[in-house]
Amino acid sequence: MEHTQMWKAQTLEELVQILHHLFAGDKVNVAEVQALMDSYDSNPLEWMQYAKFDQYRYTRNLVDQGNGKFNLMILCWGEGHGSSIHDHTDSHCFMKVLQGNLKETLFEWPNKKGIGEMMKKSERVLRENQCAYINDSIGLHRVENTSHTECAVSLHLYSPPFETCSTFDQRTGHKQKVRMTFYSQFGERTPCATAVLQENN
Ligand SMILES: N[C@@H](CS(=O)O)C(=O)O
Ligand SMILES: [Fe+2]
Repeated sequence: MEHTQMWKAQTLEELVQILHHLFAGDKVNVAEVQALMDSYDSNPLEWMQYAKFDQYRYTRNLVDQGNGKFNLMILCWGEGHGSSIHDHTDSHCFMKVLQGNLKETLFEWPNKKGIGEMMKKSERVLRENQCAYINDSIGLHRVENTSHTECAVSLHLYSPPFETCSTFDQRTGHKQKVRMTFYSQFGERTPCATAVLQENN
């Protein structure tokens, strides 16, 4: 059995430092990373420099490139914003709510031919400071800020990092490959030339 040490991250900066340590080797201890991300008490003063919202859809804002081992990013969800049903390109995905609530709906992978309504497995509401985990063997998901009055902010870690994923049409199960880019990187808005090409899911 893997030894799981209990870490407590006092600040976002400390969280990033400990993450670098945990991802230094080749193996990822999922329980350990999840517990660490859980342990950080969200402090808006520490992450507001990365929290950039768009009027029309959720944004992805790069915080740290984890020495090539992971990408850590802050996602900003305006009222009613949500993602399509998508996979995570064979990576680990940790997702911690920093502000507000997010609804996560899990789906089964569509059958091979990808025809017909997709099967919903479960749904839950992730609350402030909660950290969830998903990978492709668990299934697909969609994340939504269902509030019409409050925005939401979440912290996502993907390891290894990836730039494309597949999205799925709920009614038909049809799959589409999409490129994902960053609305901002290290607190700076991504220049418009690349931002035009931006497609998150
Ligand atoms: N995996 C999605 C966000 S979420 O809906 O989990 C992304 O990286 O854009
Ligand atoms: Fe996701």
